[in-house]
Amino acid sequence: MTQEQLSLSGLTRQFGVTRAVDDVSLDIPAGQFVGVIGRSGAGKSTLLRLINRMTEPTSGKIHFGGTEVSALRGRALRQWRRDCAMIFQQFNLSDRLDVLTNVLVGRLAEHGFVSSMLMHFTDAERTMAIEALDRLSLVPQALQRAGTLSGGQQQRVAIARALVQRPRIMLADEPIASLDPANATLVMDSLRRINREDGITVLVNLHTLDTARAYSDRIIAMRDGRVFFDGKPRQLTDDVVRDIYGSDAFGAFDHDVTSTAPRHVGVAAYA
Ligand SMILES: Nc1ncnc2c1ncn2[C@@H]1O[C@H](COP(=O)(O)OP(=O)(O)OP(=O)(O)O)[C@@H](O)[C@H]1O
Repeated sequence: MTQEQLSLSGLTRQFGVTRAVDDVSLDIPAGQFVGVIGRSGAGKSTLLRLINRMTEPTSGKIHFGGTEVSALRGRALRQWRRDCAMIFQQFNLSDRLDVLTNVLVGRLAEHGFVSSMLMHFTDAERTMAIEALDRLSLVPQALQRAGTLSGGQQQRVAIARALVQRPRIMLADEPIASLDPANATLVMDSLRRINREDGITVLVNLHTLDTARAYSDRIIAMRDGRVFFDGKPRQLTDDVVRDIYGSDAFGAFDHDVTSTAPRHVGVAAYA
């Protein structure tokens, strides 16, 4: 095992009789860009939430390098959550705070209770936040209220906030599902650039197959909580796609939002 490999072994999460994630075993090397696809309810969100320990596994283990993540408690668990930045579909920004402060919120986990309450940040942290905004081309908006930005800009603020956490893994749960095509492309390009430049492992849940194909080193398709396909985008044949999405196939291609993503001819035939 390489030092920073993420490994899931027999990972299972049951809700009542539903096995949302069912005996999933995966090795994800450091720096990989992984697209997770599958129809609604396949277990994609639960898988990401298990990895950052927002959801507890019913059974199975998670390792990162030499650490058993699934056994972490207390301070070590909080550190792990810092190591795994999470990006959500709905951005989760404070609309009334300015963009810079929203980014600085990514540093709060490093602060004690009082300095968190007072939102006191050091000059070094402000510099870090401006640098993160610069990477997302958002410096001109730094002092604007987050709520006044477009959805795509807000999602890039959320990525900047994740960056200042200095994460080792980025988990993105449907990050472009609410965005128009141009903004979706900017957000996916940003995730990809950070992945390449910083070597941060990225796992991103996507509804749109062509986006997954265009950006991912590896695609994992889930079906009924299990890994149904695991391979390179070019290995994802039309027959596999049909099996993944079943009668939901139309839904998978309805809202392909990344305008620059090359359309796959076979898949376009379904749409
Ligand atoms: N907290 C919960 N309590 C009960 N059942 C849950 C809970 N979270 C998820 N489930 C169930 O687990 C299964 C997998 O859900 P999950 O949200 O992980 O799927 P998904 O692939 O992310 O779907 P979507 O694309 O619609 O978000 C579903 O049947 C869902 O209803």
